[in-house]
Amino acid sequence: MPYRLGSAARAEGHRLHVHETLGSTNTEAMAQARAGETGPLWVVTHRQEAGRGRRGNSWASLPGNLAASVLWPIAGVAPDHLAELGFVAGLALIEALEATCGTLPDTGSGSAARSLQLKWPNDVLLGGAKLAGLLLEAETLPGGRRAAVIGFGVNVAAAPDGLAAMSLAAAGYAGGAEALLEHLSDRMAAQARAWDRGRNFADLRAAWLARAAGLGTEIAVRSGGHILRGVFETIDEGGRLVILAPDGNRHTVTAGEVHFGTAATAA
Ligand SMILES: O=C(O)CCCC[C@@H]1SC[C@@H]2NC(=O)N[C@@H]21
Repeated sequence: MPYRLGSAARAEGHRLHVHETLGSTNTEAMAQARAGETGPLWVVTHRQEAGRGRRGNSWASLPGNLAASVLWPIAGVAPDHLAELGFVAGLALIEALEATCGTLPDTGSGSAARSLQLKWPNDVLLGGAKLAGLLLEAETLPGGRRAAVIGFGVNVAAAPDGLAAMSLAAAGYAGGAEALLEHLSDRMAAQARAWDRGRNFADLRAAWLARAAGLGTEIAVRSGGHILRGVFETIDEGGRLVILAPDGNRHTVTAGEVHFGTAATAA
């Protein structure tokens, strides 16, 4: 089955470039922006050879997994609302996963849909293990125009060995990544419309919190060389993680890596 976009995305003017092999779909989408593209433009590859993750990590895209990026138009988005696009994308992805795999066997905590959760800032977990990661990158282009690219890496067919990772196939999904892209492009169009360039993050925040992993539990967050421990209270109106420390102080975290549980070392 070839990759294609969903009908709602196509109706809203989204376009798709499909490659056999690329280094990184995020890099290619940003290159398209530098060449004058404004988006929404989806870039997908069957084989990604130099996938990038957050915090400078590499991302292994095994055969059959989804490696896709979208160049998203951000004209009219105030710079302090840009990070919200990651939450738009996370919600779109979890909804797309539910639409694609709604019939997955129960993985232990109720329906498959319920065992899909969002991990701050924007990973997707399945049964508590990492199923997908998102990489949001923004750049000011020559001439002053800003561009944003969101990359989606989803373990559809296989998860890398040795990591606490999960694949859709291991959970019983027998389909391909193509169906997921169709749903994802449609859900991204719908969630972005609801977000309204940051004018309506409140609804999105509520929807995100309803699916948040570890809310109200002990976590450790590694951020800027520090480790913060406490209870994951909420995300604030800017999408920052709010943690209540044992001394009663509240901390907000803009970027970091979350580990769950009281024994979390965040090492
Ligand atoms: O969890 C993370 O660290 C984010 C991983 C993001 C990986 C995707 S795969 C498609 C896109 N292209 C990249 O080079 N990275 C993202």
